[in-house]
Amino acid sequence: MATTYKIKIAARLRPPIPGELVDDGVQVERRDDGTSCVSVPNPRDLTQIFKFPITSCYDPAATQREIFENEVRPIIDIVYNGVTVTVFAYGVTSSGKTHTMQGSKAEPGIIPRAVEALFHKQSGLRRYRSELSVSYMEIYKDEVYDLLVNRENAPKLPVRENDRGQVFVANLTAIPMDSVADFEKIYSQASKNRSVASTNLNRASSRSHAILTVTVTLTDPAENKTLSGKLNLVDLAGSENNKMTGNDPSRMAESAAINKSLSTLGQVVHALNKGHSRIPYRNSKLTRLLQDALGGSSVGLLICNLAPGTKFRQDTLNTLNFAVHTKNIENKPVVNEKDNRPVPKPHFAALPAPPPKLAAAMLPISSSSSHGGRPSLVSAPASRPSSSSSNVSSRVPRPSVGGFGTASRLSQLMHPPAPSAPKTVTLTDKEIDERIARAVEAEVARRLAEHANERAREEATRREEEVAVRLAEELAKREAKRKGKAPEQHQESLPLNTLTPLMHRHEDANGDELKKRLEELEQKFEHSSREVQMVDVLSPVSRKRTGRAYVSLARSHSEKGNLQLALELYRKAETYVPDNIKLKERIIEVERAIESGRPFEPSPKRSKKGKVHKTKTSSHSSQTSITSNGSARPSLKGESTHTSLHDAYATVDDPSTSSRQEAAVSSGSSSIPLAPPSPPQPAGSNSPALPPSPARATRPIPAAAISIQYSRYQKTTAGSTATSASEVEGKENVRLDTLPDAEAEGLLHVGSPPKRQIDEMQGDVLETPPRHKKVAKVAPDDDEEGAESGAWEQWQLFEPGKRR
Ligand SMILES: Nc1ncnc2c1ncn2[C@@H]1O[C@H](COP(=O)(O)OP(=O)(O)OP(=O)(O)O)[C@@H](O)[C@H]1O
Repeated sequence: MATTYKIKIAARLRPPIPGELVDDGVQVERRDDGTSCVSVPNPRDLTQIFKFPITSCYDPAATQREIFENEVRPIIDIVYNGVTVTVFAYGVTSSGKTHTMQGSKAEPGIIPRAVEALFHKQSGLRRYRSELSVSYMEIYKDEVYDLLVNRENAPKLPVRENDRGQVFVANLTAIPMDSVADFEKIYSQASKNRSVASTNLNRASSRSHAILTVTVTLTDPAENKTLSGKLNLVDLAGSENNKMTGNDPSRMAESAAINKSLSTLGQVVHALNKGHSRIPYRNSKLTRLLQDALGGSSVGLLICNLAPGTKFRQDTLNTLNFAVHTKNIENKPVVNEKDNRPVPKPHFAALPAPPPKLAAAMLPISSSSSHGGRPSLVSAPASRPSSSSSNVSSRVPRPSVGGFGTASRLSQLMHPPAPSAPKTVTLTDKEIDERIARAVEAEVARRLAEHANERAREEATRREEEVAVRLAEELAKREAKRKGKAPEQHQESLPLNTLTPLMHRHEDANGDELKKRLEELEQKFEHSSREVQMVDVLSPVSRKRTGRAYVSLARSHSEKGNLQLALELYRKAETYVPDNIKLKERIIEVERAIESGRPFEPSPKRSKKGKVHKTKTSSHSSQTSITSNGSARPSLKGESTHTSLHDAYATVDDPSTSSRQEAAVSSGSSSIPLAPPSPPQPAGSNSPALPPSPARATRPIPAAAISIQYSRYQKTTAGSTATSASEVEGKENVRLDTLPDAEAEGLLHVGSPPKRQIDEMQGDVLETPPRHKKVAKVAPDDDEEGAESGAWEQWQLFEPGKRR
């Protein structure tokens, strides 16, 4: 936290000047406790006395020396610590401001005494090389003029602000001084350039605000650092009452400008006292240039000059009110230090080096680089941008001013101050904020970089996973393709997403490594317990189809008499449908046949209690089909009417003959082919019964087989296995996409019933999206046929837009 420094207030009551009415309207009171105050009668009630307690009050007897020694000299040392000090005199016209600041030869004021003190201080310096320079300007009618140049040649100087917020007067002359004598010559001539006019109240009334700046530049050769302190000595123009001053029109304009600037000064003080966020510094050149002294980074001293007498009573009250408000203003003085050593540009995130020793040893108050705090009152040569620390080198020579012995040393500053690379001694709030901001920036940059790397890693991982997914999908497609073409050559690939967890464990692998790894795993997968693993990854439907394919293959080999191979194929089929009891019986039968060396004759199927339904048989030669709802219907002409028991089983066992699609009833010698049991029709449905497939109704099937078929059909339609009757019935005509996934798993989309029927007869199960809706897929039952057919499919004609 930077140390704050309140503006010091002093009040000086001048003695009556010749011809002035003497009264006791304004009094300075000194108390025994050392405090003092200024008492002023209330102009509206003279019995009422206003008392303004001010620490430093000087009565008319106070001397110039006394005021300087008490108020100014103590802060001269601060200037040598690289701090800006501003002393300004404020008061009504003819109150003695100029007398206090400038004085006379007999009674030199603060300015000459201060400069003399500065030189005196300089002479005592041993360690540092020091330089003093002076600049002098006036603000006349709100324009800035250089008082160190010929008045006729003096242009209006612009007030500017550099990138560090420092206000300066461009092109203001700064003249180096080697001695008090140099200053006296410069100052005496410059004072002649100041606008002065005679008024009723003051023979030599200042018509402008004058600001004299002495810049002290200290260079430490050992450290190669520069301190730049300034002493701003401001003689303000006095507020004027035009009635009292008797100003003519030209003076009136001056007076208006003076009063306006002083009014702005009062507004600035008021805003500072109220803590306003916006201080109207820019409303006048005066306040803009005093910005550093009012709430800025300089040490301030305000000397309130008071004129005695009743006629100045109101002005005195105004001045004292201004003083009371100003004394509450807090400045935050900073040390203006410049490190001249060439240093590598630090990383923006790096914090500045520790405070240098130079000013820290000299100044107890807080300090700052030239970056911090308010800018100096006027442009300071020492703070000018330069590769050199010398003020002289930064100046541009100006034409000599007539009458000055130091004319050859006149120069003009042509360039505004620019950033240097100062080092701080201690930290101001602003510097702390800046450092925090830099640290935050660095941290944000670090985190952004970290996040970017993380995103890159995530993106790489995501791409690898996509590759893995695509590979897995491709493998799954190939697997499905192989299955569809040649079940006996079934080569299982890794199913989709099987390797995804592996990919997470190999996030660092690149695409090629990933692919290679996948292929290795695929090979490994294919060559070790392939079927067992496939069972784990295939869906129930796929398992049944695969099992059915093996059964079909086994069947063909058993018919050829190759029982050993048939047995192996049946066992493979069992892998996929391990719960199929019929298949287990078939395996036992084949094993026994192999062991006995007898030809294989499959045992007839058993009817299951409660599942065998009496099939309707025709006692005559007419052919009857069992419809999906169990009713008989006439069979189609041309269907086969004879088959053996073995053939009947063959029809049942062999998926190629699609036992789902037909069953034949044979009774005695007569064999009545049956149409395949049609899927059950929903109650009230007008859907036609499925026509039998002529191609499939070529094999006669014994009655026992019919019973089995029909019982399976009944079981399917009754939902006696995995899907309950109520579930199946309750889901009729329910849109698939409205069902939960688990339930949807048991439903298949099918084509329109007739085409579906025909396609199934041809052994081609449709997987295409339906125009009509769903079929309840029933889980495999204990029948061997469940492995073949994947169970009966129950279809329902779904009319779009018609929902239950
Ligand atoms: N302390 C003092 N002792 C003796 N004479 C003084 C003192 N103060 C002021 N005076 C005299 O009073 C007159 C007016 O003083 P001065 O010019 O300094 O007033 P000012 O405030 O600067 O007026 P303005 O604002 O018009 O310039 C001068 O003649 C000055 O010599």
